[in-house]
Amino acid sequence: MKIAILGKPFDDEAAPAIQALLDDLAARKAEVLIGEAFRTFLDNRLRLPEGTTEFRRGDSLRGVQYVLSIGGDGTLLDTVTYVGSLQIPILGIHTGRLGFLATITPDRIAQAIDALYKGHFNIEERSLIRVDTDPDVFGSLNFGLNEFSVLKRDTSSMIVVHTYIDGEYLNSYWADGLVVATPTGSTGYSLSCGGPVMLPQTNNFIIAPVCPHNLNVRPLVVSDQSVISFEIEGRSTSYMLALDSRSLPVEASVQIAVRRETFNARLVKLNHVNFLSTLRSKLNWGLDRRNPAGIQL
Ligand SMILES: NC(=O)c1ccc[n+]([C@@H]2O[C@H](COP(=O)([O-])OP(=O)(O)OC[C@H]3O[C@@H](n4cnc5c(N)ncnc54)[C@H](O)[C@@H]3O)[C@@H](O)[C@H]2O)c1
Ligand SMILES: Nc1ncnc2c1ncn2[C@@H]1O[C@H](COP(=O)(O)OP(=O)(O)OP(=O)(O)O)[C@@H](O)[C@H]1O
Repeated sequence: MKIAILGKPFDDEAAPAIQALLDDLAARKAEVLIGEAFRTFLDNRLRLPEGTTEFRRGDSLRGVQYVLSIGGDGTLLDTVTYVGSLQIPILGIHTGRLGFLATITPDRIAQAIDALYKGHFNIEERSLIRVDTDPDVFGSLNFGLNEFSVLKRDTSSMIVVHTYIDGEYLNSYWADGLVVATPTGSTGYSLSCGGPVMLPQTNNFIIAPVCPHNLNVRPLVVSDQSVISFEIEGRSTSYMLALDSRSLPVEASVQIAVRRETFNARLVKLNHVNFLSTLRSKLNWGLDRRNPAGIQL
């Protein structure tokens, strides 16, 4: 089996579990490819499977059956950009802090790899958001798993985001910015803006203003079949556009439209974890002490 690994540096505590993973892959005679920066981190720290090769951004991952993402949610968001339209299933291993998207903890790695080899898992299709801009801003990496956002950049003044749905005028948001989130992103930035949590398969976007200076303005749920377009205005001439963890400055004259990407991200889902259990354990919904003992996080 051909397996690619992307990752962020991890601390000493996680090292034995990652070594056990690499040994397991070696014993199974997997063909292992490791992202350049992570390989540099691993070299001289851990023993790699014989014949391990390295890949860089832009190298094709065609033929790879699974991608392991080792780090936190930020690493998983980055991994999605490496996989792109190939839609290779991604298994998120969590050596970080929250791990909302990357759900496999180090003590469950061996079980997860065994499940991969036996086919004992489900694939969760997660929609992506795509942004098209004129002039071009994000190049070929113009899609994200969580959200697209427009944000003020270098003044304390608000910005005005004139927003249209399928060409029809929606509103002009006077705010610090505006977020358009996928169902996956509904538990990220959008949640901090008062947006609702959406289950992964709900085929919608959330349009959520960041600190709107109009108390009547609320986050709005829109079909992901719609095209949402924007014009930006404000005292500054320069703003920030962001897709997940990536952000770039733009001039106010930029034309922006977002829509659902034609391909999805595919996350490997093992039996013991699902979106609902993650809400209870990672967003602490399950910590209500009034719940009867025995109800599981
Ligand atoms: N005020 C905010 O809440 C705020 C501000 C900026 C970015 N973000 C989120 O951070 C994401 C980028 O992640 P990063 O790790 O590169 O940045 P980061 O280092 O700023 O960390 C953001 C935190 O959000 C968590 N997170 C990311 N995606 C999530 C999701 N879908 N559901 C629940 N939690 C999630 C991460 O685990 C991390 O703890 C963005 O896509 C955005 O959703 C949130
Ligand atoms: N050089 C480093 N050495 C040790 N740990 C690191 C280093 N760089 C990143 N990390 C840790 O790796 C983890 C994963 O980073 P990542 O950006 O993927 O996570 P995150 O988006 O903060 O999500 P989460 O909150 O789920 O960890 C983080 O906890 C971060 O502290």
